[in-house]
Amino acid sequence: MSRHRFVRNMDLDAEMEDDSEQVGMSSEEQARMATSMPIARALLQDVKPPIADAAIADSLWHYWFDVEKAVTWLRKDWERKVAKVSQPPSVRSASLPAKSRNQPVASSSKPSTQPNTPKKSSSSKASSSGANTPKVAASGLTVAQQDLAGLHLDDEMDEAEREREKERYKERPGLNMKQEELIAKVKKEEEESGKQNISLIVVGHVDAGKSTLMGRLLYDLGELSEKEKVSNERGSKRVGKGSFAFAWGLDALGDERDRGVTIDIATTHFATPHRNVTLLDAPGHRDFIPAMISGAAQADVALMVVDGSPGEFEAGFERGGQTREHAWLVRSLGVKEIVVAINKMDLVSWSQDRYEDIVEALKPFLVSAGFAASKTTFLPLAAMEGINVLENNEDTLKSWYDGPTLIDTLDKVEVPARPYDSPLRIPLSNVFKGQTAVASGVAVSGRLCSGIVQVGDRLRAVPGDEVANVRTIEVDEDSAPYAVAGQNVTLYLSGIDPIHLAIGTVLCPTSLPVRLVTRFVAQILVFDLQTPIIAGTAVELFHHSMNLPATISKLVSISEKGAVTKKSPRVLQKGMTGLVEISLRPGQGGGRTPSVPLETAADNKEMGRVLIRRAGETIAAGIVQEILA
Ligand SMILES: Nc1nc2c(ncn2[C@@H]2O[C@H](COP(=O)(O)OP(=O)(O)OP(=O)(O)O)[C@@H](O)[C@H]2O)c(=O)[nH]1
Repeated sequence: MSRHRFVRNMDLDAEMEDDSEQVGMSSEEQARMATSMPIARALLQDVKPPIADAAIADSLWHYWFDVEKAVTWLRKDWERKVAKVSQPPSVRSASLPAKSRNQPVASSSKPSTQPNTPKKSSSSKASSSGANTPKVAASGLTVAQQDLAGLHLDDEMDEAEREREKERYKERPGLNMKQEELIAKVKKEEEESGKQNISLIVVGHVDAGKSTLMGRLLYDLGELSEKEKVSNERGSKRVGKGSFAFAWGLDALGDERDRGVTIDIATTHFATPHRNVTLLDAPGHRDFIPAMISGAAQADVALMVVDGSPGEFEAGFERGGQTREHAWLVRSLGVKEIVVAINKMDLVSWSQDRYEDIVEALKPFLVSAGFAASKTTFLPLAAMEGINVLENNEDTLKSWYDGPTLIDTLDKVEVPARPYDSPLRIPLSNVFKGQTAVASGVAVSGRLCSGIVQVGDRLRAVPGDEVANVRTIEVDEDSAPYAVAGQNVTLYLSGIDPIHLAIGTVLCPTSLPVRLVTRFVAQILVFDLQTPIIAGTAVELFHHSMNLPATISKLVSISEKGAVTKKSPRVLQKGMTGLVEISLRPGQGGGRTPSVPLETAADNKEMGRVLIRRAGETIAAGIVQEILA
């Protein structure tokens, strides 16, 4: 599993510079350290002699508070030490893991204008958290020596592992093909392989079982090992959330584990016989809808998980529940197909009546949200026990259900036509400092909305005039010579300072950059809101992973079934469709009016979709009709 907001290996020079800066841990980092430490300690309580807090803190920092990774590394290190007990102590005995690819630079849950590189060595950071890491460790090594050692100069990685890593991150030479030849090649390869790429967003009300379902699916597919499952189970029990076992497969961040909710989009990959699936696990919690928007903007298909247990479906479906808002959001962001997993059917004894009642309640709603009946599939299942996930082995269910399993359904979802021929557009969902075995420097990730990119291409970053060279392309965590529309990629760039890149920046061909817009006309669909929209309503405009302050400056018209029914209306209310003018405005601190890289939906579907939120609530979704300024 990868989370695209993570940096790959650390850069040696930057590490050493960072160490000299001696900047303290931020309060957020301190809080994360404070919550992760006791969990890590509890998970390591069987290790004798006990591992020092300083070493735990170092590992947590190194793995950016990913408790599981930190603990796994500490255990491995401990095992190595036990094995080598008769040998002289190694310089790495108190050092960090050799190959972390886990240091975040920019958080993707909220767009930031600038990457936010951790500035200090792990040890000094840890000490400010109260974890009490000494500047000179018990081993007698200085912090710098420890960090140096941690940068695997004295690595104990075995040769085979080293070779595998090298191969995986090998800088592939560019094919240097003409655009049209490359497109023809891609299409031919797709036809021959019979496998197509899709991005799947998992949505649903909080605690519906999204992460459990995905954890179960990954486990049954062999993507999550028994060891990981057991370690998840053990960790879950220690923090008092015993039944969250599978959920931990995806809810991997420390904060998430502590709170038991998913707070950011995690991505991972799995394959069905005919689909390579990029899985986006969206948070169900109301507070994290912006992160979900970022994920949904990258998805082709939605898997909506609803809780079938008594009273819970109703709670998620009523006003205030997230089932409706999520369905609206994903549809508004261009997702046409939805698979509805009615989960926790074990809690209603696999009742056919309960299942049918839920389907009957959801069907008309999903049609009203814009999902065609032919693009909507319902499935009864139990994520926890894995029933009807890969196979249906529950007798009661078999007695009344002979439909497809989840995996069969995913294997058949329709892959949207990809705009390979349109100019390249990659809105960035993350920017980070990266270093693979051969490429280092600026790394960015995002989904190709359109076009194609090859190693060696020169790309323009909009906003700005800067141009970057594509050094390495990573697709599904493997390096590739090119990537095409519909794929989620990580690019390693050279020739550009990361200061010119931010979440929301769009990478384009140098000759065909996307336009920066401050005022446009959009056709919007108004969601379930209490206070109607009037001219002058201040809103937040969401476009891919970017969000900016804006005003609905003019209500142009209301339409029904494509025909204008009223011009210059005074208000737009729930359920209405209308044309509005939207103007960006300076934020609360004043300053310059921001601009957004945008296109009309007619020119580029994915670049022409926006969402409008007000006071933490999504009030409308729109497609850009005309650019005014
Ligand atoms: N009985 C039963 N419980 C389940 C099933 N699936 C999930 N659960 C439980 O439901 C609770 C919530 O599961 P999660 O997978 O964390 O839910 P989520 O939708 O990912 O939640 P957020 O990340 O908070 O949005 C956990 O206690 C699970 O063990 C199921 O099939 N049957």
